[in-house]
Amino acid sequence: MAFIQVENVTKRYGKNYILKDINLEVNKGECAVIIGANGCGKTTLLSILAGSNKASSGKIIIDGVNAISNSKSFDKMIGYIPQENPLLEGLSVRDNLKFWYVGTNRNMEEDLKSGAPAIFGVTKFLDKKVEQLSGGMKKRLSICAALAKNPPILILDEPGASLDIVCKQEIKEYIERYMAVGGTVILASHEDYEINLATKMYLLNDGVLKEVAVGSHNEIMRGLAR
Ligand SMILES: Nc1ncnc2c1ncn2[C@@H]1O[C@H](COP(=O)(O)OP(=O)(O)OP(=O)(O)O)[C@@H](O)[C@H]1O
Repeated sequence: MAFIQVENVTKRYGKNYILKDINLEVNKGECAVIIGANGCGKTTLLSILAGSNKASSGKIIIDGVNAISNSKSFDKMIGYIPQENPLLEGLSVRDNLKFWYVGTNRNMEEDLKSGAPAIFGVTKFLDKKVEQLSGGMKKRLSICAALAKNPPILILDEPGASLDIVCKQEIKEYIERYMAVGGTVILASHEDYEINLATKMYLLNDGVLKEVAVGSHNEIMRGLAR
């Protein structure tokens, strides 16, 4: 069995099926990239895989445990970086980090010296309030928040959207290093530089997920646009 095994996941709002019998397998050290047109259901799928949205039916088995019936698995195993930042806007960066480090076995002060907050440059604005940060700074902090518990799986929803090239590159390099030490990644993206991280690729179209060849995304998306 794969490290992450998704079986027949569906999602419907009323009679409207957004996701139909989704099957997906991802192993340690792999990066599964999900491509598809705007509105095809990528965010819905990732939020379900991260445990922040409920499937209508199906199984999500993570390291042998069905996370849908053991929701603590999602918390323990997954760092989720949604499109909209999950930060507490009125609090400082330091207090936001403290919030995310509570209950983890990580030492925040150590990470401020050499962990993700140091790597992503978040330590330069620890005393600023989140509401005073730029979009890029908030994204960096959101990533550090998701990484606070040192999760074995990262789920990222278009992480580089609207960021500058330096920040995009930093995120890409971090993901590469994370995969190299066995981290597992599921990523939705429209951007080549992120899609190129894929070790496997899936197309979501009309609620149906299909595995496609790595590197075939431009051709596929041109086909969908016709
Ligand atoms: N709470 C909801 N109630 C009803 N429909 C919803 C709800 N959330 C999402 N949808 C619908 O589900 C579909 C998929 O939306 P989703 O945000 O998952 O797409 P996406 O592929 O991530 O889009 P994009 O690439 O633009 O980010 C859309 O038609 C959307 O209107």
